[in-house]
Amino acid sequence: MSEIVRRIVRRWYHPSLLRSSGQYTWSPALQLHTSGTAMSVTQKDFENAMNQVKLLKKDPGNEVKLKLYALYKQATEGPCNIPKPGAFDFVNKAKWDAWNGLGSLPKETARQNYVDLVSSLSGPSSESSSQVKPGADSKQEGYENLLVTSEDRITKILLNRPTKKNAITTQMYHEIMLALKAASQDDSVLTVLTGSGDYYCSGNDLTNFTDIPPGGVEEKAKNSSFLLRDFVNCFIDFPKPLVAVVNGPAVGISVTILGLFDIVYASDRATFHTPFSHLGQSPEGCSSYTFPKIMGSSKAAEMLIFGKKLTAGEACAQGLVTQVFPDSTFQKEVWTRLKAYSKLPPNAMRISKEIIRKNEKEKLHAVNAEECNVLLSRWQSDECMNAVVNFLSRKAKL
Ligand SMILES: CCCCC/C=C/C(=O)SCCNC(=O)CCNC(=O)[C@H](O)C(C)(C)COP(=O)(O)OP(=O)(O)OC[C@H]1O[C@@H](n2cnc3c(N)ncnc32)[C@H](O)[C@@H]1OP(=O)(O)O
Repeated sequence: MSEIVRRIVRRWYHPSLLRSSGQYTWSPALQLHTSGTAMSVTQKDFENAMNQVKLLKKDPGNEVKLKLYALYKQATEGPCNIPKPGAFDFVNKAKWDAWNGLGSLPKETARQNYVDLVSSLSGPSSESSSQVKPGADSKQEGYENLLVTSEDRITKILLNRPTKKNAITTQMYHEIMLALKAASQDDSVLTVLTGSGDYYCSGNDLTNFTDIPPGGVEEKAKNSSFLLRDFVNCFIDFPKPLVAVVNGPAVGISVTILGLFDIVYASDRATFHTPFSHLGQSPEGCSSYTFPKIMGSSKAAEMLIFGKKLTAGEACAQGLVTQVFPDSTFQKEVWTRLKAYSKLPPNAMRISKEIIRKNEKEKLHAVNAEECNVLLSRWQSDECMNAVVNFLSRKAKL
């Protein structure tokens, strides 16, 4: 977050502004009692979470405050429904961006995400811990754009960059690898990857391509190729059952690695898009091997060569997705199911996964290495550079 936004949010947090009761004023606790819109079973949790926010000992930081604000508005009022403030109305613009960034995220999901976020902020030593239900999330520190929590023997890795549709930055690749390594060694039995906000993930952050090292584009491409190889290897080698909870649209690498997961649950809002040719790139995440195997070569070609976007239903029919759930009950149904699975004997699950995957591992590593090698030259091609420039100059979107 830029210094200007930091200053803005600091000012915006000043108590005198809270009293000014403008439309954008940050005051979730006050608004709770007047809104009355969140009536589902999670209303109580939602109220508790808002109380916990008031009791936080440590300032959670401006970025988190913006996320809390946006989730609160989305949970109580739905998608952003107010005009975009002018460019110089910095305070309201920052808040509008955060809220608007949640897109059409359903109220129920926003409520759930709000509760999750607050719960992750309220460590066991916080004053509010007495209000946290037993077994509530314990947050793992050290991640900037992930929220990693453990509860009910499930480690959840939440991509937490909703205003950028959870696009994966270079730092996030490293953070995800670290989180997977930690999850492989902790006492959880299942690991879940999911997204915050209205998207699951919009794939590789295209601004990664703008950070060119002294060795130029070639060095950049080499570094990216190594990074990608290591990243995908972590998924190939992950020893515990790995579940993707695809809460919204998925793009690029977030789709291709799904072939390396054990279960993929999707909201009916989710879509699956691998526009590699549009981007002058080529498949990764072992999808050049797993997709034809999962769905047959012609369906795989439609996705990987022609960039056909699949609905959740189509992805399920083609075997990429395990089951689709209505968005309104997605979180509830999926987490109930996963909690039940997490009670199964962990060693049996681990060994079953090992025996299912074992014969493929060597092949997957070879495919991964080859895909990264092909991308090494793709990333230096004019086709790829033009596609990135077009996106960055806002000439092209998917
Ligand atoms: C080193 C490893 C390399 C691995 C190789 C991986 C390959 C891939 O993953 S290829 C796929 C790359 N992804 C894309 O091409 C998606 C690009 N994004 C879009 O086309 C659109 O943003 C969208 C369709 C995903 C969403 O459109 P919309 O709902 O209209 O929302 P906005 O475009 O306004 O997005 C909000 C905000 O987020 C930024 N953003 C979204 N996706 C990305 C991204 N992939 N990279 C960088 N930034 C992204 C977008 O720019 C907006 O930012 P602001 O303008 O600052 O608000």
